[in-house]
Amino acid sequence: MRIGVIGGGAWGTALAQVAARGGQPVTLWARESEVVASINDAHENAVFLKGVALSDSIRATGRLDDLAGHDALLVVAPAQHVRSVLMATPVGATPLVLCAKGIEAGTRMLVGEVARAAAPGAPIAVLSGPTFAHEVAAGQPTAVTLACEDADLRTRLADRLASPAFRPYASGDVVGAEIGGAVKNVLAIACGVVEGAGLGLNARAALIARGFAEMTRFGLAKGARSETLAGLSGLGDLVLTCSSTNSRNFSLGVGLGQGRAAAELLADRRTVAEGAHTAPVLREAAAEAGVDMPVVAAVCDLLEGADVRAIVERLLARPLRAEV
Ligand SMILES: NC(=O)C1=CN([C@@H]2O[C@H](COP(=O)(O)OP(=O)(O)OC[C@H]3O[C@@H](n4cnc5c(N)ncnc54)[C@H](O)[C@@H]3O)[C@@H](O)[C@H]2O)C=CC1
Ligand SMILES: O=C(CO)COP(=O)(O)O
Repeated sequence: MRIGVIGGGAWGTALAQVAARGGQPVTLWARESEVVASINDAHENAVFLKGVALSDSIRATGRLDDLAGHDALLVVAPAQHVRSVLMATPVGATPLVLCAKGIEAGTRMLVGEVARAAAPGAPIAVLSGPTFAHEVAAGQPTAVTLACEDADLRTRLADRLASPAFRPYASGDVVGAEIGGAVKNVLAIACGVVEGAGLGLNARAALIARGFAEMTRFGLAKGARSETLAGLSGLGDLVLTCSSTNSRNFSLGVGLGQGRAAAELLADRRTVAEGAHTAPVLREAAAEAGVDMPVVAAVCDLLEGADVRAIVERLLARPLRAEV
């Protein structure tokens, strides 16, 4: 199965490395010419994944047309750019493995819905889970959810990408896998705020648990299965991203918790903190679905410049209620 990768950020590069194990050829499309040059000339992505020696069998290109004729395409552009990139890619009936985590602003569509609209002939799979790109690229043990409604395609993709250190767990719940990844980024910002504001480890654990309750309410309302939300792509990724400054979302939250403005924290960065884009559209989607998501609403307010103490007081003043 010849693999192409759309997106030369940290995660696209790490996944290209996964797909290239054993010397299998992989084509990676990157938007930045310096990324293409760095990968082809020095076998390193010095812009987005510095310090990792990449396989010689990864060939980078700046032309989306070079992705024609592959057997599967891993879609690893940031969620807000998936539509425009897929519209410009010769996808046809090539299976798409969606690896971005987010919800499209304006349309409130999950990435899977965006992909179906932009590439109507392509079968869809979702790869998601607790996966810091640096660790995956370094070959450290990692497990992911690989969700696809077509069991045969799911098995072929899992067999192609699996190695002892990279274990895909099969699922038929595409929506569930997507929702976990999209929502956890927003919750990771909230946990970062707790860290930045010095509110303590009890508060962070409470936020992870109550945030997971929000993820579950929203996911069930959108047709996800609770087992998926409690699995690698939901709870697993939530725990990872809510506990480390290796997470861009958590780090953004730390800055907000220290009283810095979102605009200042997001200015000039080349890497993506998906939660900042997902939060406002998730708040809209939750309202549309009639789902209460107070932590998500708090993150939106903080991104819009609300005072941290006032937001914490508001959350703590909510009426006492049953846990379930
Ligand atoms: N970095 C990680 O550890 C992981 C990232 N992800 C997800 O993968 C997706 C991509 O993230 P990363 O690879 O980390 O990106 P990154 O933060 O390393 O790099 C930014 C990426 O955004 C792209 N970009 C910027 N403007 C663009 C535009 N107008 N059109 C198309 N692309 C544009 C850049 O070319 C670059 O590939 C995100 O949805 C992220 O949540 C998922 C799992 C792990
Ligand atoms: O999705 C990720 C880990 O699974 C990466 O998290 P950040 O985007 O917050 O760095």
